[in-house]
Amino acid sequence: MTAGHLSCSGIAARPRGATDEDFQDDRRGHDENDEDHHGHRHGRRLTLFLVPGSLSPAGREGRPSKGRFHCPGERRDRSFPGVFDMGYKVAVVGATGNVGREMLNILDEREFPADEVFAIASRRSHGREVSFGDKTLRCIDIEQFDFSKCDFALMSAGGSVAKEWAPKIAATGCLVIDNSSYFRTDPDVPLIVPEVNADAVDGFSKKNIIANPNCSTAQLVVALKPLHDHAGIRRVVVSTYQSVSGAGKEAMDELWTQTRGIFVTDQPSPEKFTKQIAFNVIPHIDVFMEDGSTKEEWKMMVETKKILDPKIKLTATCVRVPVFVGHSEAVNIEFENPITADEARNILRSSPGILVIDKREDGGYVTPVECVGEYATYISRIREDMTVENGLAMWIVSDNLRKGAALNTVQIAETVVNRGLLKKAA
Ligand SMILES: NC(=O)C1=CN([C@@H]2O[C@H](COP(=O)(O)OP(=O)(O)OC[C@H]3O[C@@H](n4cnc5c(N)ncnc54)[C@H](OP(=O)(O)O)[C@@H]3O)[C@@H](O)[C@H]2O)C=CC1
Ligand SMILES: N[C@@H](CC(=O)OP(=O)(O)O)C(=O)O
Repeated sequence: MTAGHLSCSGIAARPRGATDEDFQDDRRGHDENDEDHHGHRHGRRLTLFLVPGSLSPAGREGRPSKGRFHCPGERRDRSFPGVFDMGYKVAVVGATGNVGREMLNILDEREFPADEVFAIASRRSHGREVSFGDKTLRCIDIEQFDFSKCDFALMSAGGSVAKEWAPKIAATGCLVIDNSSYFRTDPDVPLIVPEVNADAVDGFSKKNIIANPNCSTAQLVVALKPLHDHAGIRRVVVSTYQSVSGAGKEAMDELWTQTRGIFVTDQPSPEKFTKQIAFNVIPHIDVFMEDGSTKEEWKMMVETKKILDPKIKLTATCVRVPVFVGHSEAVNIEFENPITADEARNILRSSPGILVIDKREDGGYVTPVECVGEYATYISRIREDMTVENGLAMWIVSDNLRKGAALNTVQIAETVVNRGLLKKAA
């Protein structure tokens, strides 16, 4: 078994100490028919608030999941027959990778209105099989594929592939939604987290490209947005605890191999990471910048400004930890105006894409293994930070391959469809 297998089969368990009542507590104050946030009613009311306008009622519940955050067995409720009959053609570029495989899973789970899905990768993977729901797709070499027959290209093949291929694909009329950092700061390319700045999607027509943010940025801005709307954020200090899945499938294999090797006293030999990752932490993600920060830290700052508000000051320390899937963040926020922990908790509970699990007792918070395979951004440990005026501290966790990357990308495509912004390919 390789570590790569783990990304699809993570354990999703309820945090210790969290009960059915806790989840119902999290819903308190909501009308189940709340139209703004699409609360969806079912047996145990374990409801996620996803993006207004998201297509799939199943998606609004969060992923139909073996995990106990969601009611098992609920899957489809085709309340939008018109939309589901539309039949878009979708190419997933990087379909053999960590993010690409999750994109295929999420397109299937959310019943994205696609009548054809193509798995695209490099020449190395031509003919290789990947799963798409209960079907199998054969990968096609990017060089051999005609993108003009597609409506969407969901790309997660890295910056150099995006640099070369995104403009070529976009020129065929196929809308590119790219996961790499290459286009994120381009003023002619919208950078979208649908819960936060869905309206900015309208600007994609300049280049026919939309950028998906860094995974650590995505989960952070989902949490910051409703608090910023309420009290105005002045400054954010964030320390991340990022899983190895963010660095690709080979990085997951490296953690697995090193962990196993250490038990038989093999000397760890770092390849993907600069130092031993098993039983260690590494304060270095992406390349170093001139000022001593890393590019991951810089991306969190510039992307938060572009998505949410250029006036927000943000400083980050990004750390790789020996976790397979799930990024965590310890966040301190300074506001313009007063806001209490209770107010923040209530605001976050009623905000799209967020689940608050915040019992002030042993285990009454979320850890990365519990969010694997889930759609939500989880928030715990909400408390006042007395060292500054109007300060809060909190803990934010999500499945980075899902919310930060694959789910966000599919939600962007859904937003484009819902707004009628796309002409279908012939
Ligand atoms: N926005 C976000 O939150 C995140 C974004 N990312 C971005 O997504 C990219 C992919 O990440 P991840 O899935 O973890 O990486 P992986 O290493 O797991 O997968 C890389 C994928 O890219 C494909 N690929 C590589 N070179 C080419 C090429 N020349 N032409 C076509 N396809 C190619 C690979 O195909 P093959 O198997 O054939 O080599 C594989 O499918 C990252 O580089 C990063 O830019 C990643 C994580 C989170
Ligand atoms: N940087 C993330 C993955 C990612 O989003 O990368 P990029 O910003 O280069 O697309 C991680 O390593 O965990």
